[in-house]
Amino acid sequence: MSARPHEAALRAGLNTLGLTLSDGQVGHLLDYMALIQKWNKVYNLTSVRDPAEMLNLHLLDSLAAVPPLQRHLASLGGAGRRLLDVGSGGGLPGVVFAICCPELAVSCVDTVAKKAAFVQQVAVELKLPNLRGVHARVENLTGPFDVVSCRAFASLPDFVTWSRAAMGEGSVWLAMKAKHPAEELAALPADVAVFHVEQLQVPTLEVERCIIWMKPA
Ligand SMILES: C[S@@+](CC[C@H](N)C(=O)[O-])C[C@H]1O[C@@H](n2cnc3c(N)ncnc32)[C@H](O)[C@@H]1O
Repeated sequence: MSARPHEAALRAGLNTLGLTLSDGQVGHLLDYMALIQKWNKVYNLTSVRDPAEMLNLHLLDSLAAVPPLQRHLASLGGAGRRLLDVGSGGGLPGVVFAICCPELAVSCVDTVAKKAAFVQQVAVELKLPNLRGVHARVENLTGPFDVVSCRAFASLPDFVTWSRAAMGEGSVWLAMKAKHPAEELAALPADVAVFHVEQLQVPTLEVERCIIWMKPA
């Protein structure tokens, strides 16, 4: 069978990340990228239009957070874990997490109805029973979710304050940031503890990326 467009670049990126996915999961990632491209004009999901850029800036960038997420989930043990992706937009990184972690129930919340509807449509078209799009303000959601994630969403203090009601015992926040956010870290509420700042290496991108792991103190 011949490879699909961008499949070789995606597989090379996965290899660099040390991420082993089934052919079905690789296919889902490519299908997801195709759906973003197909619906971008209607849903205004991202300003990135070029497929190669989309692969690097969105897909591989989100995939870089998957091994750390998988390690965290493994440390929790047990099944039935839940993740809330806040301000998910077109589903980044939530949809990528749902594809790569089929045992994880992923809810992608966004205030914009058409973005939440798009994620819901991805769940139906890719037959992902562990994914759903939620149209709401995160401030109005309650949990508990085991992991509350965000990427390109808000400052760290706003993120943890607005999503506080989604947290439960043992829950953690996973905030993807471009570079070390020193000022935002200093402005965190006193009852939030940063327990790990994890550097990420995104294949093909010469940029700084990190995950700020936090929990209620
Ligand atoms: C810059 S986009 C980032 C989208 C996606 N996470 C990504 O990395 O491409 C931020 C998103 O947050 C959503 N948003 C803003 N305030 C929100 C809130 N209070 N609750 C839920 N979503 C919100 C916006 O509608 C927008 O889609």
